[in-house]
Amino acid sequence: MAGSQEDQKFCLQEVLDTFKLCLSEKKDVYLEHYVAGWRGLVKFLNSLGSVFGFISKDAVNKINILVTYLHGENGSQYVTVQSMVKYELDNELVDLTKRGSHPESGCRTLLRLHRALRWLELFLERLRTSSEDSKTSVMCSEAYNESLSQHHPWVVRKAAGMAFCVLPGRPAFLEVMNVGPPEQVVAMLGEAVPLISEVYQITEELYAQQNLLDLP
Ligand SMILES: CCCCCCCC/C=C\CCCCCCCC(=O)N[C@@H](COP(=O)(O)O)[C@H](O)/C=C/CCCCCCCCCCCCC
Repeated sequence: MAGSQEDQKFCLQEVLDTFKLCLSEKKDVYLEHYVAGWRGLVKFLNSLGSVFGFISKDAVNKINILVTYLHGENGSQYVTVQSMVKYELDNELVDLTKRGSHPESGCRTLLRLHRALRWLELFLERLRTSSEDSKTSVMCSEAYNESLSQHHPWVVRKAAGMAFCVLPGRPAFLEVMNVGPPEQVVAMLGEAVPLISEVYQITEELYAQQNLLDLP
C-alpha cells in the first residue's frame, strides 16, 4: 500500500539496515542506500510535527536532486559517492568557488547532507549515553552547534533553535523509534552510531582530498 501510514512509520532498525548497506567491500559509499537512509530519517522528522517541516522540506529537496541523478541518463556514474565525485569533477560539473552554472551538482548537494550526518552522529551518541531525564532539545542543539550550525546563516540557526525546543522528552523520543524498551533502543544506537560515523569519515576524507569541503 504505497503512501499508507504504515509506509510512513519510522523504524530505527530499517535505517540501521540501510546504513549497513551503504558501504561496499572496498568502502565506497553507495548513493542509493545513502539517500534511502536519509529518507528513513525524514520519516522520523515528519512524525515530530509540522514545526520541523522546513527542515524536512530541505532534506527531501536534496534527496530528490540526488535521486534524479541516480535515475538519470548518467545514473551509472552516480552509483557511489566516489564515482559521482570523479565524474562531476572530470566533466567540470561542480561550481567550485561560487555558484554558477551548476548550482545543484551532486557534490554540493551531498555535502549538505554529509554535514547533517555529522550532526546526526553527535546527536545519537548523546541520546545513547544520556540519562532518562536528559533533555533532547539540549542534546540536539549541542550537536547542532558543534556541526551544522557553522554552515547556516543566523536566520536558519534561529529557526532551528526554536524547533529544537518542541522536541519530545527522551522517553517519548525513544518510543517513536519503534524498537522496543529503552535498553533495546540504546543497544541499537550502539550499533548505528559507529556505522554512521564510518560513512561520515569516508566521505569526509574523500571531500577533503578533493578540496570539496567548502563548496558554495
Ligand atoms: C535515529 C533517529 C533519531 C534522529 C532522527 C533525526 C531525523 C533527522 C532527519 C533529517 C535531518 C534533516 C537534515 C537537514 C539537512 C540540512 C541540509 C542543510 O544544511 N541545508 C541548508 C543549506 O542548504 P543550501 O541553502 O546550501 O542548499 C539549508 O539552508 C537548511 C535549511 C533547513 C534548516 C536545517 C536545520 C537542520 C537542523 C538539524 C536537524 C534537526 C532535526 C531535529 C530532529 C531530532
